[in-house]
Amino acid sequence: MPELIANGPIKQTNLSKRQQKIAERQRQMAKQNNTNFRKAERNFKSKAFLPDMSNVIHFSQLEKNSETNLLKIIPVQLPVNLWELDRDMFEDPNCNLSDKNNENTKEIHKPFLQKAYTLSDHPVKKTLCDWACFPNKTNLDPFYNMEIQNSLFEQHVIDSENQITNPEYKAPLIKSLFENDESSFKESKSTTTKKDDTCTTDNTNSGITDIKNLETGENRTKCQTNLAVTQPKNEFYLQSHNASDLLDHLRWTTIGNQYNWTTKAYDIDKNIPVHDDLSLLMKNIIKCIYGAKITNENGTEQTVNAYDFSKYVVQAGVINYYGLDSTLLAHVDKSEENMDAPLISISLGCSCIYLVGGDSKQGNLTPILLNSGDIMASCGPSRTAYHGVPRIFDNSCPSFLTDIENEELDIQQNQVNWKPFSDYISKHRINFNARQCTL
Ligand SMILES: O=C(O)CCC(=O)C(=O)O
Ligand SMILES: [Fe+2]
Repeated sequence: MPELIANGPIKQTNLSKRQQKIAERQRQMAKQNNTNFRKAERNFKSKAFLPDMSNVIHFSQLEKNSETNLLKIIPVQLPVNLWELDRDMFEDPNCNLSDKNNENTKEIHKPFLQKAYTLSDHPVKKTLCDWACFPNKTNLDPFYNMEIQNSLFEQHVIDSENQITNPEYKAPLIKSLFENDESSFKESKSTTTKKDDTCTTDNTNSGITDIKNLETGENRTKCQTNLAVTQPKNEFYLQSHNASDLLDHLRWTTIGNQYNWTTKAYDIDKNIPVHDDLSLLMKNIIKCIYGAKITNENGTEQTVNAYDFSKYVVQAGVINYYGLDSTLLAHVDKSEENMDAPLISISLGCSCIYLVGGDSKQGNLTPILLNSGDIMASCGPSRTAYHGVPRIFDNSCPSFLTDIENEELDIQQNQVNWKPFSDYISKHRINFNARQCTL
């Protein structure tokens, strides 16, 4: 057998054209599997051993960083404080807040999205309900008739509540487009043998997450030629299921201008209005980072983001739903005509490792621990950098999101039963991001 990681093209004249093609493909795959990015992904993904966390950047707890890491962290001066722009959403980290019963005070250390009093408009709820309804597309659309009135999560809650009050209740089924269509499964079975595991975003759900992951970059191109991406590759998708079962397979929802993962472009005729509250939240963040500065070692100031907030509009976005085994492989978000507007991305629920590199998968990488409430603004070179999410950590969701002791209180004060949200978010990470597409 030829050495597959060899650099030069494989010259084996005794191989047929087809064999040569296969060998070349294997060589490319081996090369791709050997990039710095892949090595780091393997390190963080592994559950067989504890990943090496020594070079992980901890923004929330600076004391957890090594000396070397601390040198990499440069404070950015923001012209405006977020909590001054949106007091409903953000808490001033310097102020002590009363707890729910007003008996004692507790300090809220992190400024973002932690206002447990307003669960009814908490982003966890918005990303699972309000912003995630039809006609916004999800990864399940190629397989199911998703024209349902509620979001999948809302339907799951309705069904669960009905099942408690009425044991006879039968949750409605969401129709599989491939039901009784054995032929498509057989066909797709043959294509899965070609499946390249570099395409998989989720070890537990082969089939659907590939599409999302094929967003940009080499993996996507390679997979598109090898896989029938809209064919179900798993018998599960041949059957209709209720919302609770499908929820386990929900990986993303696109918002605003709908992104077409096959053409790698936005479908210009599928513009769904972006919710005002989402736009306002993102606009405030853009406002707050306009004119953000760092101070260089020699004392000079340097502006790190000069994108004029008055030009900013949220035109598209993705809500990603990660289970504890989900991963998102290295990619670059480069389908937007406007690459100058910062890409804003907000994390909720379980923590993750976010890997960010440069303009190739071989460059230096920075692993960052992202926690619930963290906001990432990708501007300048980081806007076009490779990035991915190789690991979600169990037991890492902040307790205020999962604490259901005050369930009764939640229902009274917020007209929302937080228990289903708490069950979901304790085992998932949600990331939602916003993009300006046009100049
Ligand atoms: O989950 C994240 O933090 C990143 C998501 C992402 O890169 C994307 O949706 O393009
Ligand atoms: Fe991305």
